[in-house]
Amino acid sequence: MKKQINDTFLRAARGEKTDYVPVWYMRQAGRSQPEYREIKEKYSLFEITHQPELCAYVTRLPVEQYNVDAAILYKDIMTPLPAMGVHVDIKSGVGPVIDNPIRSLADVEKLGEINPEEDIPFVLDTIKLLTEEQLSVPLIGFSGAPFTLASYMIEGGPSKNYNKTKAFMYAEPKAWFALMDKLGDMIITYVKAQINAGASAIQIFDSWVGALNVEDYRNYIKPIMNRIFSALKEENVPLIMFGVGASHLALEWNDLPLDVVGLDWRLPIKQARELGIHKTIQGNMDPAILLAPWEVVEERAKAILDQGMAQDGYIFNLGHGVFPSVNPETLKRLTAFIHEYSSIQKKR
Ligand SMILES: Cc1c2[nH]c(c1CCC(=O)O)Cc1[nH]c(c(CCC(=O)O)c1C)Cc1[nH]c(c(CCC(=O)O)c1C)Cc1[nH]c(c(C)c1CCC(=O)O)C2
Repeated sequence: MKKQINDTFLRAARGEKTDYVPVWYMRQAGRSQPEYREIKEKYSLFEITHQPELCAYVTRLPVEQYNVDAAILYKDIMTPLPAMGVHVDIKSGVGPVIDNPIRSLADVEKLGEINPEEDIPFVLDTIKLLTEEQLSVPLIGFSGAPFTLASYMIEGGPSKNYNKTKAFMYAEPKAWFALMDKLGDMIITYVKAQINAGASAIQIFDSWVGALNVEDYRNYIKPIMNRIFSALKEENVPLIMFGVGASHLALEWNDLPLDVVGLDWRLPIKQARELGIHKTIQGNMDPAILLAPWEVVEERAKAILDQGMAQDGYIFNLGHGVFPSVNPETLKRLTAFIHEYSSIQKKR
C-alpha cells in the first residue's frame, strides 16, 4: 500500500506556504553512515545501483535516521553515460574516469541515445519500489547537467580548471553544440523516465559550471538549459538547479523555466534575494560547519533559517554534499532543530 506522503518539501519547492521549513542534505545517503560503509565494503557504487532492493535501502537510510523531508535516489551523475557509449570507471580516491574521452566532432557523433527501459531498468525499478511501497516523503530524481557531464567526458576524469573542456568549447563550437544537444536529449529522456517511474521532483546538478563566466554561460550553456527545462516543465514536477561556486550564475538560473535555485555557501540568501532571485531558494550551509561543535552548527543554522524564512519558498540544505567524516548524530540533531525552530517562527 502507498504510504501517506509528507508534501512539505514539494510545497516549499513550488513557493507555497508550509508549517515548517523542509530539509534534505546533498549526499545524505552515503559515506557518513556506518550502515552504508558496511555495504560499500562488499559492493561498488555501480553494483549497489544495479540492485533495486539494496539501492532502495541505501536511499531510505537517511530518511529513517535523520527524518529529512525528501529522499534522493542513490546513484551517480555518471549512471546513464555507459548507455551512450562512454566507458566510465569509478576509481577509488580519484572519482569518475573515462578512457574514451571526447576529442572531436566525430567522437560526439558516435555517442548513442539512451532507452531508459532497456539501458537502465534498475534505476526505474528502484524508483518504483521506493515510491509505490516504501517512502513516506517525496523522491528526488536527478541528472548531471550538460556542462558538468561534458567536463568528465572531455577531460577524461575530474579536473581543477576545466582547461580541456573550455578549449574544446572555444575551438570547436560546432562539436560543442552537437555535444550539448546530445546530452540535452539524453537528460530529457532520462529525467522523464524517472518522473514516469515515480520521482516527484528533479535536481539538475551542474556542479562545475561555476568555472564559466556569465557571458560564456549565456552563449554556450543557457540555450541548452532552456531547452531542457522547457521540455521538463511539461511534467509538472518541481525542477531544482544546483552548482558549486556558481553564485554569479544564480540570476541566469532565475530566468530559466525552473522552480528552485540551489545555492552553495558563498552567497548569503539575503543577498541573493536583494539581487532579485525570486524563485524558491535551496541551501546553503557550508558542509564544513557540520564538523564544528553543536553550538556553532545551531547558531549558523539559525542565521540561515532567519534569512531563508523571510519569505515563502525556502528549503534548507547544505551548500554541497555531506563529508564522510560527519557524525550522523549531527545531521539528526540539525534536522530536528530546523523543524522545531522554523515551526515556532512560522507560528509567530
Ligand atoms: C566527484 C564524483 C562524481 N562521482 C563520483 C565522484 C567521487 C566521489 C567521491 O569519492 O567523493 C563517484 C561516486 N559518487 C558516489 C559514490 C558513492 C560513494 C559515496 O557515497 O561517496 C562514488 C564513489 C555517490 C553519489 N554521487 C552523486 C550522488 C547523488 C547526489 C546526492 O546524493 O546528493 C551520489 C549518491 C552525484 C554526483 N557525482 C558526481 C557529481 C559532480 C555529483 C553531483 C553532486 C556533487 O556536486 O557532489 C561526480
